[in-house]
Amino acid sequence: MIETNDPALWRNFLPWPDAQTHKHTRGRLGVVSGRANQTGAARLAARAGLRAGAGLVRIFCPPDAASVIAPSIQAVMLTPFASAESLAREVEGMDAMIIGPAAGLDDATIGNIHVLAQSGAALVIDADGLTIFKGRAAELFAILDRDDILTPHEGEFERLFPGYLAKGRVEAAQDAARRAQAVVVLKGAQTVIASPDGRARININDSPWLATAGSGDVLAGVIGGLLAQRMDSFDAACAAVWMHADAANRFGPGLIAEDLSEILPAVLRDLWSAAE
Ligand SMILES: NC(=O)C1=CN([C@@H]2O[C@H](COP(=O)(O)OP(=O)(O)OC[C@H]3O[C@@H](n4cnc5c(N)ncnc54)[C@H](OP(=O)(O)O)[C@@H]3O)[C@@H](O)[C@H]2O)[C@@H](O)CC1
Ligand SMILES: Nc1ncnc2c1ncn2[C@@H]1O[C@H](COP(=O)(O)OP(=O)(O)O)[C@@H](O)[C@H]1O
Repeated sequence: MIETNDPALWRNFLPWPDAQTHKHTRGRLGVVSGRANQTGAARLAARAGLRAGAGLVRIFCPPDAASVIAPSIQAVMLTPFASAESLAREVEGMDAMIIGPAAGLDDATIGNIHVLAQSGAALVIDADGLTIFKGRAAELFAILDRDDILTPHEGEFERLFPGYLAKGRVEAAQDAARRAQAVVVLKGAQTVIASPDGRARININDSPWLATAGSGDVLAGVIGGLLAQRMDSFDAACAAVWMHADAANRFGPGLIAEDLSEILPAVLRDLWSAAE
């Protein structure tokens, strides 16, 4: 029997600031951007991470993207990097890193994932960060830690775990988490969250209004924001999936990805009021 994802399971583990908190202790989140014409996804994720409570969020971008991103951010910070080696130096001290949303399907993304896996930050790997390992998934699984999180939609899932979906989404996600030795979030109507230790939950508040470009980038950001605050990876993934869907349900018709981060404060406020 699989557990239903419900706030009662993780509400009391959500991270809240107190009088001793400052932005660095609250949690540092980094997001790797794609090149100049592919920066929107990283910006969506970064804003969502900040809204989810990361104290400090920084986008790391290829040099050609800096002049595109800089005018469109305020609280989010920006650091250009020219190579995987320079990314390795720049991400020192980050608690969590997101890579994949519009990262680019090229060797640079593979090299960047390798250095992030060595960085000590908990990773959220999404989109191109998953697709690029099609046919070479073992290479990715070998560098993941158990607190890292993969967030595939079904297309991306099939690229990394070919044939698994034939068993059904729940068993497929559980097998995938065991194979990857990382948390797997299999997105879609009724998102399944599975941990390498065998825990699994199915989400039932998913919203069809989420079928809009960039909503997955926002989910990666919410997960990253909670991870940066050192929430357990499986609980962070469960909480983020539920909160993301709740935000979409509150907004309803006309929702675009940009709206989600703006609704998140209301979602958080209700969870905060209900926390024991
Ligand atoms: N604002 C921005 O900057 C944004 C940038 N973005 C970035 O753009 C890049 C490319 O993104 P993408 O969406 O085109 O690539 P991908 O998802 O691989 O689709 C390729 C094929 O997979 C299939 N497919 C099967 N199941 C599927 C499913 N459940 N959901 C979706 N697709 C599914 C489907 O095939 P079909 O079903 O049509 O045969 C589809 O044609 C990537 O870097 C991403 O991060 C986006 O995040 C949007 C906002
Ligand atoms: N029909 C649907 N019902 C519920 N949730 C959906 C539906 N379609 C998409 N979603 C959700 O929307 C998000 C889409 O993510 P993704 O496919 O990665 O989009 P993008 O790459 O454009 O950001 C996921 O959280 C997924 O669970």
